[in-house]
Amino acid sequence: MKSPIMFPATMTEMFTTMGSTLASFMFVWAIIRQYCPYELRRFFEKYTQQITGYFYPYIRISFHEFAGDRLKRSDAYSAVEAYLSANSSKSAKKLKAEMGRDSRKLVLSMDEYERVTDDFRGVKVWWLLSKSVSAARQNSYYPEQEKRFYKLTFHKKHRDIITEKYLEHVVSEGKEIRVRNRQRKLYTNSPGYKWPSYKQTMWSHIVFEHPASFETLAMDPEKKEEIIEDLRTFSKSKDYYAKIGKAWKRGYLLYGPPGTGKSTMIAAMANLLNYDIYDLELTAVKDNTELRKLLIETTSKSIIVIEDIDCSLDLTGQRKKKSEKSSDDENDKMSKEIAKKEAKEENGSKVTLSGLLNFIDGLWSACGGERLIVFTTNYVEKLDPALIRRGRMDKHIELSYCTFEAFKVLAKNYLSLEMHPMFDTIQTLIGETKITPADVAENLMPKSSLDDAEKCLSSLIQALEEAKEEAAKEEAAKKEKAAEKEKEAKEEAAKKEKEAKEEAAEKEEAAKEEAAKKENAARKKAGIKENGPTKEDAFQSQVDKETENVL
Ligand SMILES: Nc1ncnc2c1ncn2[C@@H]1O[C@H](COP(=O)(O)OP(=O)(O)OP(=O)(O)O)[C@@H](O)[C@H]1O
Ligand SMILES: [Mg+2]
Repeated sequence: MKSPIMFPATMTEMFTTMGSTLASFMFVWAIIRQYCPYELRRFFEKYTQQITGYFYPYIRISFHEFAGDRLKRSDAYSAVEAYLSANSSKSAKKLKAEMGRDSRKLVLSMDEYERVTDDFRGVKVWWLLSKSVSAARQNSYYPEQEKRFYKLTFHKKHRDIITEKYLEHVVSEGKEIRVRNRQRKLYTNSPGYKWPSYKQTMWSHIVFEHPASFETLAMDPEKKEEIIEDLRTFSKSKDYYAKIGKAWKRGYLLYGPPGTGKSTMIAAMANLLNYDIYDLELTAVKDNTELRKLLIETTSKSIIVIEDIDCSLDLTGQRKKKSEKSSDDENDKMSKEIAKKEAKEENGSKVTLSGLLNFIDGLWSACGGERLIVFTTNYVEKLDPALIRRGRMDKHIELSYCTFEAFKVLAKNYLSLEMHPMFDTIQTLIGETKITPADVAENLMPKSSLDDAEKCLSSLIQALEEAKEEAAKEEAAKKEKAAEKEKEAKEEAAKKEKEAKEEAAEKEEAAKEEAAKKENAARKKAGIKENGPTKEDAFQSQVDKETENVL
């Protein structure tokens, strides 16, 4: 019979034994973990995973920040990050704030080990941001590395829709968000320095921060709307361009007098479409090959700008060398030769018209895609027709002097005015004068904190009146000059007419004399034949003979 006191003793013993067995097992497991070869452990883990896979109905996809040995961040990871920061960070409870890679704004995204859900066409998926820590390598200088990755989990019955549709949606939307959030750049080709490195790009850049927009651009609303529509359509027409077999690019020619908003419009275009700007300084490009290299290095979603194209190149194919011409006048052989040599060198080392035509419309122009090429000029008539034909410069936009509609935009921008009694006077004056939007803008801008709208408008009216007066004076001077010229021309014509008349009269006189002489001679001849020489003739021939003898 078992004593009742025995039970607790046995229990105690049992627990003690169990405790020590467990401790021994843990100890042994720790030893095994430490000394068991990695391969063996991996083998067990693999099969455990396979077995659980039969019962676990979910699929997981990882997106690692750095795939393989590459130092570059994986594009897929960046796209997922951008997608989640915009879509799911609202639902995440643990967020982290970081400075955007290229921007100055704080970007919120889910923190590590945070899990968020997303819904796609009624299918629920889970995203988790996790990290794995790789141990520092032996004898390595590098500390242990953290490798972050996103893990997407979804039910296996949704495999098709997730792998085919959802992932495509995440990547394309993520890329778009990245483009939207990125800090745009203003590039220029820098001729000054050349690094020996093969990675050296031919463009240098700064952050593009021009605040111009189409709302603040003063021009006729209809024309503005048409341009905006044209640009938007272009940016969405990837498939269309592919369908019609054309490179996805569009050329714009902006022309008009100085200060009418050509450069401002380029900035507005970049801001509207979220494009970078490549401001190409043609005079700094060595030759056509360099021009091509520059083109290749531009990225898509960009505007390539060549400002004042008429000044960059003589687009008839030859360069102007006026200074050399003046030395020609001096008839100095040496300087002439030097000038010739220089001209030759310059022609040989710089971009030609055909190089430029190929740049815009040649085979290489298709690389990259989604690009606008914009030329600006003050003198459109100076340009070679081949350069601005449709296909190269598809849309020609004239930016001209300020109209009343354009003035209203500026008044709204600068003075926050939509209507004012002084507008009527301005409307009449603007219709009668040529004033650039730049001048209007300058007058509308308050010069001190005490300046109010009225003061600015009166300053504009004054400027308009002055411009009108100036124009009237110019017109009068022109007319005077024209009248003078006309008078001179008339005088010249009268003089010529008089001279011509005199000449004709002289000719007539000479002809008459000649005719009389001939008649006389003929008569004389006829007289001799009929009557023999007359007394006078005999006397005259006697005198002639005597004179001959004396001589
Ligand atoms: N249409 C406009 N709308 C708003 N602002 C304008 C407009 N035109 C000119 N301005 C103002 O005038 C200034 C000069 O304009 P901008 O540099 O765009 O002229 P431009 O046509 O490029 O002249 P240029 O031919 O000399 O290069 C800008 O700072 C801008 O503020
Ligand atoms: Mg300009």
